[in-house]
Amino acid sequence: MEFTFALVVSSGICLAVALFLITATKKKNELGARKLPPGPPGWPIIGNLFDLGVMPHVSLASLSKRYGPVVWLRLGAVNTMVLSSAEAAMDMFKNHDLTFAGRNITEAMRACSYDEGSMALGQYGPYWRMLRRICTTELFTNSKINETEHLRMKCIDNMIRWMWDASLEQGSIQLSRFVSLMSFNVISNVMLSEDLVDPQTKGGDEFFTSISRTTEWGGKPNVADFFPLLRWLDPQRIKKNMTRDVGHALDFASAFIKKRIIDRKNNIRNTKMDFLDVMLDFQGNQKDGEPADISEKNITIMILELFTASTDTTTSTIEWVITELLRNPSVMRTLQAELDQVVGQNKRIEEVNIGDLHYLQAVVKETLRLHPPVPLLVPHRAMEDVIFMGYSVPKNTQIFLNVWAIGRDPSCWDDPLSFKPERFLSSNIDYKGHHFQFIPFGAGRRMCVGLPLAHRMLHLTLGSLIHSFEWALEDSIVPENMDMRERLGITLRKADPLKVVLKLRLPQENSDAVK
Ligand code: HEM
Repeated sequence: MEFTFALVVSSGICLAVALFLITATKKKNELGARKLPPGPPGWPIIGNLFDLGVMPHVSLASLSKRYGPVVWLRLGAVNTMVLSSAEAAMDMFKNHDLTFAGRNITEAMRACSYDEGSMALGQYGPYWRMLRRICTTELFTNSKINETEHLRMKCIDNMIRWMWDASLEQGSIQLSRFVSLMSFNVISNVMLSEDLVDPQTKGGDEFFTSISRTTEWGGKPNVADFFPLLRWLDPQRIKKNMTRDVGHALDFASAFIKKRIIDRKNNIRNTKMDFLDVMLDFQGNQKDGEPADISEKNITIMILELFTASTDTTTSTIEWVITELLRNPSVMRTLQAELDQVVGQNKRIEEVNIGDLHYLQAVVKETLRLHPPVPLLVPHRAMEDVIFMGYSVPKNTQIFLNVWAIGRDPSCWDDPLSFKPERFLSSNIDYKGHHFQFIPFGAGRRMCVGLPLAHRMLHLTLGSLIHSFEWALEDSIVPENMDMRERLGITLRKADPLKVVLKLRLPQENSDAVK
């Protein structure tokens, strides 16, 4: 009896091992037998680095016209796959989302071990899942976001007042400066219950500047990322500068955390829990590698991360919306008419109005289609060898998904280069990650976690700006010759910052903020 049992168990084990070996060999053969995606030939050592050009999203879009929607590049030592069609995006997110959920970490992001506490750069695993869960269950739920509407309104009112004061003083103003201060304050209110910056005082200005600098360094192409042997040399001094600026920003944010910890010990608490309270109270379940809590340093990194992830993206989108509206005066008029009708001429827009502002929603979508702030998404990484669309893709391949190219693809969009918000009025396409021809926030597991907040901020800010002001360009500029060049750093910004001349649109009740 015992012998029979042993025989059955050992045969079972042998069968399982044999099956495993057969499957593993088959997979290996499949991977070995199939080829890499097509791509331009590379130079020795540097590979295809020159193919990236100054505007990688544009150069890669041209390469995809020549080689197809899946292109293979060797960037120094980094294998890279570029996807440039809605079908390729769908395959990636529907069939390989987990495999491609890794991140490629750049040298700049290793400064001060930033990457180890970061969610955007964190590798897929228990720590990342925990951060993501806190964000989706504690910070970016509809009810939590509703609770902070008054903070967004306050920050937007301040912005409108600052803009008006500055335009009375200077004539024309640089829009992006005011929008980035506003979005910085929205995040500081949600996270730390404080305004950190205003155009006059120095207070949080150094923090704001350090964070802006970190995004500059983070967006610079760095040869050390392509040649690991050069890492210790840091030839462009990017990591050195990044270490200085991230270090400064971390010190600043850390002072808030220390003060809050002392206040809580002395039983001084906010009436409403902000994000810092949530992080300090958080207790992990310690299952599957999840830690018991989040260290003080990692809370600080998370705070910096939400500032960086939101400020530039929101500012870039709003600057491009206003740019497109100034180039397309009839769209501006239709939008103003919608706001007058839905919100009322003498009333302030509130978030409850957003659902009824269909044309405003279409304008935002059309802008994100043509000017996605993160045109190649945050680069993903294949966590294992995989067969993708018939090609063999080795583990650790970096993935660029060119959402900029997909947004301009004539096989997805009629007259793709024209700004026509109307195209979204008669369609149900949105940016929630299900329509792969339009994914400015990404899709799948690594999709933008701040989307629900970004949606509110974009519509409330734009609605308020357009309802409050009449907009014009500086005297020397006409819509036809506006400079539409782009500049790619961490986000895709307008190369020549937009300057505008303002007039109050509704000088009476609606100008509460301006008084
Ligand atoms: C116009 C506004 C915004 C746009 C277009 C945008 C877009 C994106 C994109 C494309 C990604 C990468 C997705 C991927 O790699 O597949 C991303 C990631 C992320 N975004 Fe946003 N974002 C915006 C606003 C915000 C805001 C307001 C926040 C938070 C306050 C935020 C927080 C994040 C974070 C933390 C990640 C990393 C997610 C992860 O790796 O798990 N974003 N965003």
